Amino acid sequence: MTTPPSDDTLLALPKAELHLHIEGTLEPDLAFELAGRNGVELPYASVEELAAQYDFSDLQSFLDLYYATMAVLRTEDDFAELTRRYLRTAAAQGVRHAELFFDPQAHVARGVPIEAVIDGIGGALAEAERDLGVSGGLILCFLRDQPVESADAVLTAALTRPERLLGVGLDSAEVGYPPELFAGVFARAKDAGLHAVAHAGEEGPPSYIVQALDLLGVERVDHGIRAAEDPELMARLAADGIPLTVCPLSNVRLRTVPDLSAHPLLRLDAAGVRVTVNSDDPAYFGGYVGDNYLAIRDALGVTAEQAERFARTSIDASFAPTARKAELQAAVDAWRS
Ligand SMILES: Nc1ncnc2[nH]cnc12
Ligand SMILES: [Zn+2]
Repeated sequence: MTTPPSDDTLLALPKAELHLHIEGTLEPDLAFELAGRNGVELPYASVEELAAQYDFSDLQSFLDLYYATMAVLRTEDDFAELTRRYLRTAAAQGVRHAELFFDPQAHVARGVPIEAVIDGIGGALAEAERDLGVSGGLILCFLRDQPVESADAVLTAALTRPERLLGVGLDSAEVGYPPELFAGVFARAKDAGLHAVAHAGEEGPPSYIVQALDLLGVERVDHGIRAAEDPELMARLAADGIPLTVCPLSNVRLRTVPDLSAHPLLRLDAAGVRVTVNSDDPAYFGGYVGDNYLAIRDALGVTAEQAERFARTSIDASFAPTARKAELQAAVDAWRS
């Protein structure tokens, strides 16, 4: 019997976060602060009343609150402050590289210029690189429940600010919005030199994972946990080395798994699938990435060796330059000894 790794050991483990919606890091206290500053009315009387809404029945029930609350984000400074706070917390939990999803269509629809969104988040990333030693970039997510023309328009706008843009992704309500709808806009993003990822197999069927691979050409699958229902698909993911960005606490809160002890993470890992551990929307789901590592240790008995493998995979599966990946793997070597 090996002793379980301590909290400090897991939090200190150098890791990359590859599945994090920056809007999902909006904690209730900052939401109220920004609402006051920007004259936006939240339909809740207090921080406590807002936090009391965080009891979700499925993905859509979460998304309704997520989009409503992000309405407080209006200025470049708001996005910078949000990102600064996330990166500080993440750094304290061992994150050394972070690839941040953002949902520009939701902000542009409220009249926020995409430049304010990208420059705010990008500015905070540049600061974190300098002050915290955390590298990173942005992944523009298309909202799959919005028309594809809107995705096309936001890609065109974002390509005027390509500096910190690593890639494109696909998120929001999954069932009924298969990846195939977005093949054209993904092809255009890849032609522009961007990486591609997509949420698939969170609530949607394993066939959406297959579509994301075959029709969007994704390099990583976000969530992807429903691959565990399909042995042939697991074998394909393992053979092709396709990483999954798994978010254990999110899956419990959105009821895609009944509880953490039933989570397929270790079944996927045992089938040879490259899994990484991430937080998704930590302000809403009860924990940042380090908290996810602690939770899978407690519920699934994840060992130090397994945690190290997940962290190494997160670094290797990131879109960081090769030299940066080597630096981060060396940091894991140092953690180990
Ligand atoms: N878990 C999730 N799934 C799909 N879209 C999202 N947007 C923010 N979080 C999401
Ligand atoms: Zn997500």
